[in-house]
Amino acid sequence: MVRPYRKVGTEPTVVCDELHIVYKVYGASAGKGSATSALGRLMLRRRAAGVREVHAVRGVSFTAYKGESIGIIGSNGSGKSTLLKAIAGLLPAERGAVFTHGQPSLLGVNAALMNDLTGERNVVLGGLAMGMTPKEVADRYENIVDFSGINEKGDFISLPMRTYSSGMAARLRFSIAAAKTHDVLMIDEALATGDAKFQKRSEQRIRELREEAGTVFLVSHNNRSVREVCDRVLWLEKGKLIMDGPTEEVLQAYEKESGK
Ligand SMILES: Nc1ncnc2c1ncn2[C@@H]1O[C@H](COP(=O)(O)OP(=O)(O)OP(=O)(O)O)[C@@H](O)[C@H]1O
Repeated sequence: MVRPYRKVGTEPTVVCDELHIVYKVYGASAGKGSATSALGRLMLRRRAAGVREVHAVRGVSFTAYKGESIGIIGSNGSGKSTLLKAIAGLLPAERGAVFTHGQPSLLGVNAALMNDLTGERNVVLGGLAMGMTPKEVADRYENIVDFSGINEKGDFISLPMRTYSSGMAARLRFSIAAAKTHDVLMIDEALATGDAKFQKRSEQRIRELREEAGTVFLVSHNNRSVREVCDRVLWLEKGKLIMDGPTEEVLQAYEKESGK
């Protein structure tokens, strides 16, 4: 039984109520798509084979408040990224619901930037896509590029993004997203691909964003980053919320369980 963790007197930004997310995977069973097997199914009046369901989030409930920075931890496949996508409104709930205050922004390692466009164009388009005015983008451009450190080793910002290493691309994505104040900012492992110096810088920026804005969610396997940035942690396993509470308390229980 998860003890509800509640801060009294602050404004809620995200409410997750008994949320269930189920993926439907079509054509999952190899060899079941042949005409012979389809005919066999028709004769026996069975449902189409090859649709598999993955119940990724199972009855998760919590309330996030303004000013909180919440880590989401758990082993591989425990449902962390799925939960973030559901909060961002990118996945429909099978049962239960998510309510959010303001527009949640999901900053993932796979956040969509255009690979064939230069870093420079992506900064501009990314800024506009987040709702900045052209003037705001122009004013913040230098800061975004400096923060990303893309140009530290030469003029990379004028090259297409496909020429960037995965770490460089992740840094640029983070820098663009971090240039704006968000109601609810969700970060999926963005820090994992940056080097140590960039990690420190982004941890600092996340703390500032939390103070300026609403709520920050951080999915991470890096317990050190979670300790640096988060004041509260949700621990998921097999889609269920195992624990929800202050960072140190939850991480200690997690480390004991996972032997990390
Ligand atoms: N697009 C998808 N279609 C079907 N199943 C999926 C899809 N994405 C994730 N899953 C499944 O949902 C479950 C939860 O996955 P999810 O990516 O949310 O886990 P995670 O905790 O973020 O994992 P990791 O730490 O490895 O990134 C896993 O069983 C995974 O196989």
